[in-house]
Amino acid sequence: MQDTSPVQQIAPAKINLALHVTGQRQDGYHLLDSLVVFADMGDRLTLTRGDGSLTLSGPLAAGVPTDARNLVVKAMEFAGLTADVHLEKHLPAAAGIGGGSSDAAATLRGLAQIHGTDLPRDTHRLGADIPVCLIGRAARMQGIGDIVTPLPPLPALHGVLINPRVEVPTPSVFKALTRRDNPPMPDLPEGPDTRTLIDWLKTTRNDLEAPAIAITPIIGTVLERLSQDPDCRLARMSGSGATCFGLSDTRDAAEAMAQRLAHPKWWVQPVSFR
Ligand SMILES: C[C@](O)(CO)[C@H](O)COP(=O)(O)OP(=O)(O)OC[C@H]1O[C@@H](n2ccc(N)nc2=O)[C@H](O)[C@@H]1O
Ligand SMILES: Nc1ncnc2c1ncn2[C@@H]1O[C@H](COP(=O)(O)OP(=O)(O)OP(=O)(O)O)[C@@H](O)[C@H]1O
Repeated sequence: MQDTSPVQQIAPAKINLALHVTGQRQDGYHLLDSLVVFADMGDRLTLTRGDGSLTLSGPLAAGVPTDARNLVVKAMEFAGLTADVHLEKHLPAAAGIGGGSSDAAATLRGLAQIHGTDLPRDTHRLGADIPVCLIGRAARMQGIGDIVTPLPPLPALHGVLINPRVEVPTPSVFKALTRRDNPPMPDLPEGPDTRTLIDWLKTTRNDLEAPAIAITPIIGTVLERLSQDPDCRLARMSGSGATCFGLSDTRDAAEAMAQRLAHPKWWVQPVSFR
């Protein structure tokens, strides 16, 4: 008998701990060098055999489309397979943490599981963040997002994510870059402890931070608030924004930081990374 039990997938938040823009291709896409990690929280997907219906729930479901614009639906089209999907939204969209891309990757994983197929190839054509989101753990992302190298597990890393609830369109941030030929990331330290990793991160950048702040100045305010917190070891923006992260020494420190930085209009989340 055919197995019809539902398949659960988590779509964790993606964080670019470092994001260097090192060039631009003829077709306009930018060359990247990025250290990507994933949080211990994200959206939740339940897939069952079906024709491709999509339903939504969760604290951040408002305003998310359920039609062909949704990356879950685009992922089904890309794979040429369907399932009925229920998506519980916990991540903000257009926020630099893969709110849509991680859902698409989770859909591809779930479809492969339900139909007993391999994952599709060339998934960067669905979105530059999809290949790394398919891996879902610490990796180096290069090329335009199509070259992904999984890394040995990183040391314990904790922090706070803050999104000021302003959507930032990725294309406008890339367009606002003033330099596109920046140096790549320095060599990653081998087997670092938490402190060594954070010290190394201080020598890296997010090249999209300045153009994002120019378009959405509140990102600057978020980074300032994070940097001023006594437990914050490094404050930086993820992806093309507007979500920023502040790294701490311990999970307890991350929880304390999240409490101090609570803001009625902001999404503030303590997390651990992997
Ligand atoms: C900024 C990052 O989040 C970093 O991880 C990603 O590079 C963006 O990933 P994404 O949202 O999946 O990006 P896509 O949906 O493929 O592209 C959105 C737009 O971002 C710009 N884009 C994206 C990726 C890239 N390497 N160069 C670009 O210039 C292009 O204008 C593109 O039209
Ligand atoms: N599954 C989804 N969840 C949230 N938003 C979605 C989803 N699918 C499509 N969208 C729509 O697409 C836009 C987000 O697309 P985008 O590719 O920027 O997603 P993202 O992965 O959250 O982005 P980012 O690159 O900023 O991390 C939003 O404006 C939203 O309305």
